[in-house]
Amino acid sequence: MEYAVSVHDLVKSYGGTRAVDGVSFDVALGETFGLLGANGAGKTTTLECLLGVRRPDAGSAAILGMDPRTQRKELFRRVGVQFQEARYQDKITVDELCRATRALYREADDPARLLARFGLGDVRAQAVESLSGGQRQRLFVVLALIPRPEVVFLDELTTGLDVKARRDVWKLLREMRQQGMTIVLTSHFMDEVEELCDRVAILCAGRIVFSGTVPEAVASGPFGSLEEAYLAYAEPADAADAVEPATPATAGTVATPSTAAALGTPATAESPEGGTRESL
Ligand SMILES: Nc1ncnc2c1ncn2[C@@H]1O[C@H](COP(=O)(O)OP(=O)(O)OP(=O)(O)O)[C@@H](O)[C@H]1O
Repeated sequence: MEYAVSVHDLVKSYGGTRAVDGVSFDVALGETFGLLGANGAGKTTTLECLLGVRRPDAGSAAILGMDPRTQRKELFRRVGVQFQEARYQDKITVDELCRATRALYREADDPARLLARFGLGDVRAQAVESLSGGQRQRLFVVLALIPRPEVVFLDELTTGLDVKARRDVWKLLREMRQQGMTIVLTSHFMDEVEELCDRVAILCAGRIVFSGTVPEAVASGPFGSLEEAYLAYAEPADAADAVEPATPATAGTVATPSTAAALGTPATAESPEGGTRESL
């Protein structure tokens, strides 16, 4: 089976902090996949290693069967990326940023069409820095979609958005999924994850402690909701009163929260690369 994304035994340390500690997962074509975990669990580092902007210490990653480090050019024609901290020039306008992004690709989508679809047609001449948080997030989705990607990576896309703006973004993501796009997202909002994700992986201290569907996560223990399941897996130290989930017989893959708590962040040799992130 060809996967949109395959990650195997990925390891990445920053000095003495093992941010990603043997992470493996696959994402099927057309799937919406959520990478979940508390602050510092290793989500962004995993995505960055996967996308080839950070060099992993060990392990491998492939997107659409391509190596993100050696087939970078070909890969970024087919992949869209939105990071938490998108960088752009001071004073640049929405139109200018879209045109500059479009110029990087041979077969790009029409930015004006995308801006209109995302309700940004009226702010094209405005400076990006003058946009509201919701407008800016939608612009970042537009930028990620300009290359007409087959796979799109969205890192905490709806953080900071009001309820209406979040719902608008969800609607757009559902449309993208219906068109067959593979979506890999990180999020701290479990309602969003329930709404959007076909499957999730929960990271704790750099390791995957659960992977499966949302119903499988809820059914993996005495949980009334995804949020309860998530907290037991992702915040095991705070879930002293929570009951450990049972290993599901047929679905989902679980490392118990108590195991995850014991994993900690073992010290490792300093990574030669440290904290340097390469640009895309
Ligand atoms: N450039 C860096 N230099 C040193 N340590 C880093 C760097 N980036 C991340 N870390 C550390 O690596 C660990 C994982 O961080 P990462 O940003 O991948 O987590 P995250 O799950 O994306 O968190 P958040 O939800 O807060 O974005 C944390 O302990 C973090 O402090």
